[in-house]
Formats: sequence, C-alpha cells, structure tokens
Amino acid sequence: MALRTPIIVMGVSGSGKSTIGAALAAAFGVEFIDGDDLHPSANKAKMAAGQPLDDEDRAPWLQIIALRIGAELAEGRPIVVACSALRRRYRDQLVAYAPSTVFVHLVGDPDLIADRQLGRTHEYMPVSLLASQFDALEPLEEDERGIRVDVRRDPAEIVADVRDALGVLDEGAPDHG
Ligand SMILES: Nc1ncnc2c1ncn2[C@@H]1O[C@H](COP(=O)(O)OP(=O)(O)O)[C@@H](O)[C@H]1O
Ligand SMILES: O=C(O)[C@H](O)[C@@H](O)[C@H](O)[C@H](O)COP(=O)(O)O
Repeated sequence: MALRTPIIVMGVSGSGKSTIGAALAAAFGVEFIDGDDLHPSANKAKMAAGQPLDDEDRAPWLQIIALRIGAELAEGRPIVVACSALRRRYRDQLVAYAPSTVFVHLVGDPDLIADRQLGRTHEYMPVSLLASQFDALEPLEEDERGIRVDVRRDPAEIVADVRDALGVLDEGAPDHG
C-alpha cells in the first residue's frame, strides 16, 4: 500500500517515536524526519539542563515541522515525522498545511516508558523530564485524524496495525488535502 498522507508519530519522550517512525517510513518507502533534530539549540540546551519546554519554546519548532510536512506533501511526498505533539493545540498547528495528516499516538505506562528511557542514550533529553511530559500530554481525541497504539506491542506489529488502520481511514476520507 502506498502512503497517501503524512504521518506524525506522537507521544512522550521514550514512547518509541523514533523507532516506530523510522520503521513506518521504511515500510512505506518514504522519508523519515525526527523532530528531535529540528529543535532550536536553545530548546536542546534547556532540556539538557533539566527544564521542560513551554508553549513559547515549542511554537517555532512546531512551525518548522508543519511547514516541512506541508511543503513535502505539496510536492506529492507524504513523509513520516516523529514529534511529541503533546498538546491538542500543537497538533492543530502541525496539521495546518496538511489536514490529511494522520497521528499515530504511542500510548504507554510511565513505568514501562521510564525503563525504556533508561535503556537508551539520548543527545540531550534527561529521564528526569518524563513526568513533565506526562503532565503536558493531552491524549489524541476522537475528532482528530489518528490511531492509538499500545507501546507494549512489537514494532513490527505496530507497523502492521498502522497499515491496517490507514486503509480504514482512507476508505472514510477520500478527499485528501
Ligand atoms: N515497541 C517497542 N518495543 C520495545 N522497545 C521499544 C519499542 N519502541 C521503542 N523501543 C525502545 O525504547 C527506547 C525508546 O524509544 P525511542 O524510539 O528512542 O523513543 P522516542 O523517540 O519517543 O523518545 C529505545 O531504546 C527503543 O529501542
Ligand atoms: O515537546 C517537547 O517537550 C520535546 O519535543 C520532547 O517532547 C521531546 O521528547 C524531546 O525532544 C526529546 O526527544 P525524545 O522524545 O525523542 O526523547
């Protein structure tokens, strides 16, 4: 199945956005962009210092991602992006230039996600910020175009679930923009 719409893989730090995003992009044969790499350096420094980002910090970062998704789609290239997209208003900003975008929300228990964070290394994100990520998180809502996925499942199973769910979403929404 060819990918027709952009995908944003969302969720708290350590939920598997980079892992699942890269796997989805490989499965669909499209480009993968990790939102981590697009943070202004001031944001990275703030997180590295153990301080959570606020709305003002995230706004320019979200705009960079939104513009990139829209520009790629305008050229006929739906892409897969990993972006925490923790709040509803962030997601609304992210899809402003590509309303067909589908969110894949990686849902998991704080203890499991903390364990996974401890098992990896990250350029700037300390495990101490995980609680603030859950505090900020506004889960994907019913009226948003998206899919919830349980992070206890294997990445290959998650990719298969997303493929299936995209087929169903496509049937219900023939008008992509
Ligand atoms: N579905 C999964 N099952 C098992 N381990 C996973 C799964 N998804 C991610 N991981 C592991 O959890 C850790 C965090 O994943 P990562 O992709 O870096 O998350 P994020 O990009 O959301 O911070 C990594 O070590 C990764 O290999
Ligand atoms: O909005 C935010 O607070 C950040 O985007 C944050 O959610 C993100 O988690 C970090 O950039 C670390 O990256 P990982 O999510 O890959 O750990």
